[in-house]
Amino acid sequence: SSSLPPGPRPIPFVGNVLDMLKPRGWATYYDLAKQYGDVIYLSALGQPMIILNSHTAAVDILAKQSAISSNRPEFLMAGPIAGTDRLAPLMQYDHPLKTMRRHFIPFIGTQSSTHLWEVAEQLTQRFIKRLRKDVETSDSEGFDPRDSISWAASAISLRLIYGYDSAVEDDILVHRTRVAFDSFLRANEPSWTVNWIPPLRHIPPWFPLASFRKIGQQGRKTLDALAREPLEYMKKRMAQGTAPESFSRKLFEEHGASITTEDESSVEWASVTLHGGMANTHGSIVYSFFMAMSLYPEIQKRAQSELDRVLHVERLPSPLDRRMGAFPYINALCKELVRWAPAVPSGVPHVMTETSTYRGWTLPKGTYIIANLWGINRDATIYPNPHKFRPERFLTKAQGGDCETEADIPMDPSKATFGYGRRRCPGQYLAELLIWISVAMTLSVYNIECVKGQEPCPSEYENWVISYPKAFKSKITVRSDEAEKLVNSISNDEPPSWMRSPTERS
Ligand code: HEM
Repeated sequence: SSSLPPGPRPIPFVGNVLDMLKPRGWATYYDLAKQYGDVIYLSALGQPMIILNSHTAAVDILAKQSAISSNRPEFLMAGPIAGTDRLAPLMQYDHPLKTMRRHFIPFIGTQSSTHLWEVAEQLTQRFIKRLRKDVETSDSEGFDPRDSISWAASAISLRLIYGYDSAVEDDILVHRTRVAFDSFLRANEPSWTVNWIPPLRHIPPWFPLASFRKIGQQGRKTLDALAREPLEYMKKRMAQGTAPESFSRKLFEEHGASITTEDESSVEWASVTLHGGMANTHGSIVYSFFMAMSLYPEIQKRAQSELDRVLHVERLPSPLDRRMGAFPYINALCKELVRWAPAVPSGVPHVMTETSTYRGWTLPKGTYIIANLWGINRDATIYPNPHKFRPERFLTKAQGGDCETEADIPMDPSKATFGYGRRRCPGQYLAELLIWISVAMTLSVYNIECVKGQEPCPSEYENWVISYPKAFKSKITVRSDEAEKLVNSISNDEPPSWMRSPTERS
């Protein structure tokens, strides 16, 4: 109908399903926006979808109309079949989700949580040390840093959420996190035929299109195990009186000894939600950071000279340096990373629970609302030359950047990258802390270069909800003898005081 937002002409029956399923949907939407404007209507097999390609439209619909735009679409494969709808990002905006989000806030929802600092700092140091081993064993062909990055992301998260101390090599829970994550991503691809043709759900297992059943069941099993096992570990230590502080211990304590099975299940899913949310996004953005540094050597140099001026390669940077504002260029680099490589490029879809209107168009009830976070971050009216990685766009001329005055500094990209409205990411402050410490520590001791002839391509990302650069290798070297000394001085086994259980502390 003419009152719907503009969009490409649907192909009869299949609608725009073909556009939807193209790789890197976010880039497709970005191109469509040039043709049709910032609010685009698509339909896939009769399912209406609206894509928002500007910050203004996303705020207007997802924040200002959040009373009716905060639910999630239900996909058969991700939900009833693979069971990922027990995690917060896929839950409906009802009482259980609101309770979960309330639990998250005191733990990760403030900027001043210094207990997070210590863990972030110590485990990032271990990441730096683990990378040293990769450097040692790699040849002139370089190596793919993804394993070490995934290790760090999981290890930080397992510690904060469960008080679990991951082994540097072959840790079973780190391994389980990766396997469960892979099947989560797979189950959450919208392109499963069963999502679009629901009666397929009932076909027998031997039928050619029935592979979704096996894959979904396998996914459910790995997710259940990941939800259960680290919590069992925490409970056992709690019973022994040796559980270090953690998110899950805190929730258990709040419930007290008379915790019901229902409450226990909600602790289990709140915990694994945070674990998954943290482990996967942090891994993505740090991997993108390695890519950006190998593609932009002059930016890397500038960041390193800022670090050296203050630290003189005598110590590693710490969250306190961040608090003190010691490194404006590193801050700008982190902002640019959050803009250039948003880990959840097409956001998590919302759905309209009532029919509404916007700029005179109808937004029908049941329409999926997709905020193209990647596209909003590449809005050339806010960020000129948007595909270029350029921290200088967030600095004034006096700081060696592009802007005449502070007032000219463009919108902080975290406003888009962490989503909109009532479902906005509750992990933003923790995420920003982890990004900063990883960036600052890595650059203070390592040089990152491309492997000649194998330069990573910044537009090549896996087409998943949480997206990763396609696998690439980097040539990573220790910057100097002083840097080498710093890396060698990192201890692998000393737990931070915060991690010691009350009995161990006394
Ligand atoms: C760079 C890192 C991260 C990025 C880019 C990111 C991005 C996002 C986005 C776009 C959403 C969906 C918002 C919406 O629906 O409009 C989201 C939801 C969520 N994120 Fe993050 N996130 C990051 C890190 C984290 C961390 C570290 C945690 C946990 C410690 C976390 C936990 C969550 C949770 C629980 C939700 C679901 C909220 C809900 O559906 O109500 N995220 N995130």
